[in-house]
Amino acid sequence: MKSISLLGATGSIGIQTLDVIEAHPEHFVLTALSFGKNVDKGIEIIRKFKPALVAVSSKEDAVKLRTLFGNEVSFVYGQEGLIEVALHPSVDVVVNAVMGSVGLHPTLQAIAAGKQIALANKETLVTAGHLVMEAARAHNVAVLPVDSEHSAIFQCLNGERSEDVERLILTASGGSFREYTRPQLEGVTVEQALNHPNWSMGAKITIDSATMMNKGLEVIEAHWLFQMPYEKIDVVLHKESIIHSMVEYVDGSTIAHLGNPDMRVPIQYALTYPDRLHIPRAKKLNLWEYGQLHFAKMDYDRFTCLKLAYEAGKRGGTMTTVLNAANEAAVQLFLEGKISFLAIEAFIEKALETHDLIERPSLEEITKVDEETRRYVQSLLS
Ligand SMILES: NC(=O)C1=CN([C@@H]2O[C@H](COP(=O)(O)OP(=O)(O)OC[C@H]3O[C@@H](n4cnc5c(N)ncnc54)[C@H](OP(=O)(O)O)[C@@H]3O)[C@@H](O)[C@H]2O)C=CC1
Ligand SMILES: CC(=O)[C@@H](O)[C@H](O)COP(=O)(O)O
Ligand SMILES: [Mn+2]
Repeated sequence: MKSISLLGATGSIGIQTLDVIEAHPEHFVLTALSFGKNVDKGIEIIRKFKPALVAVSSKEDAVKLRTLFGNEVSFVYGQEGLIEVALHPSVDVVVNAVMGSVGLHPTLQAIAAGKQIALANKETLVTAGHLVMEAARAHNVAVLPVDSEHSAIFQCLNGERSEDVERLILTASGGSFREYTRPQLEGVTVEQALNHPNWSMGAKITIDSATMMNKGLEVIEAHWLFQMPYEKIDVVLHKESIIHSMVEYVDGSTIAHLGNPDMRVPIQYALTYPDRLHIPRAKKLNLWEYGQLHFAKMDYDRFTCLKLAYEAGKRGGTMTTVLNAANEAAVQLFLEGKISFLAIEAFIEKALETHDLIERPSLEEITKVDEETRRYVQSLLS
């Protein structure tokens, strides 16, 4: 029986993680969870799963929930609360499914406390991959991927020697605007951008997918998770999202991971590894239903954000912290209707251009650069 702490329970990954936990009560128990502001959904989850500890974003919500649930559940709040949930003493595995670099501190603390990490929150590795992976090695803790491409690569690697790997090949759906030329991206709406062709996900990652920044973040995530140089990480367009990613070996063999788009698969695998469990109501992959699978070469001039991510990754240090923070801030502005779709990449590019690189930043430096970058992006509005 694994005791789980779930950060981001009300989100897309959070809800699907709850499905996995509920399907296997003999394997998993939900001990602690967090959510942000979605109190109605949070109440529903608490009633159903009866966790011992819950963290919410605001003190007001924590007070309200204490009144509602009495002594049955402990409520904490803010960044400290998130960390408390990640550190609950009886928890074995922390599923990090929050959105954004707010997931960094709880991940680092959970690793230091020896908790295994199931990581959906890719921003944590993008903003401070060196700190997370060093901590994981120092504390002998596994960081298991939840992101579908990385779970696929993890399964294709299957313990093979890293020197036998020629390259990792991440697949990209192309996102909501994959059929659009750059001029056609002028004036696209938030509603159009939120219409992902294959996956139902939270708003921020859906926009990232439309700008191709999601693949950029995933290239950096793969660099850290699999200790692979950027020169050995490629991206191919694959509009059906059936091949979740591939590994090419030195002898020319390429091993791919296939499946219908269903995040319960990588979520559950991160929780059961190295074993597997049945997934209720999972759709069988009948390839004849697709007839054909499509692949195309990535166009880095069309998808500028992916180019920016490779460049930031190769420069290293705080460049990826800036990339991530600028992206989070710019996407938020786009979702609020304050900037255009194409301004997202323009703002990120400006933030990267004005930043003075710190090569091996400490946690304090990362936190400072993250905050400064968000302020800088806001300042571009005026
Ligand atoms: N959705 C997917 O299929 C995939 C997602 N991922 C990654 O997983 C992570 C989560 O994505 P997704 O589930 O789509 O996102 P959602 O926006 O659907 O959910 C985010 C969760 O995090 C909580 N949250 C957001 N901001 C804060 C904050 N500042 N403090 C505390 N909690 C916060 C939200 O709470 P509330 O809503 O209550 O405010 C919610 O529970 C992201 O890093 C994403 O890139 C990776 C692969 C696939
Ligand atoms: C489900 C998942 O892992 C997402 O990151 C997904 O991959 C988004 O798809 P694209 O970024 O390829 O559009
Ligand atoms: Mn992904």
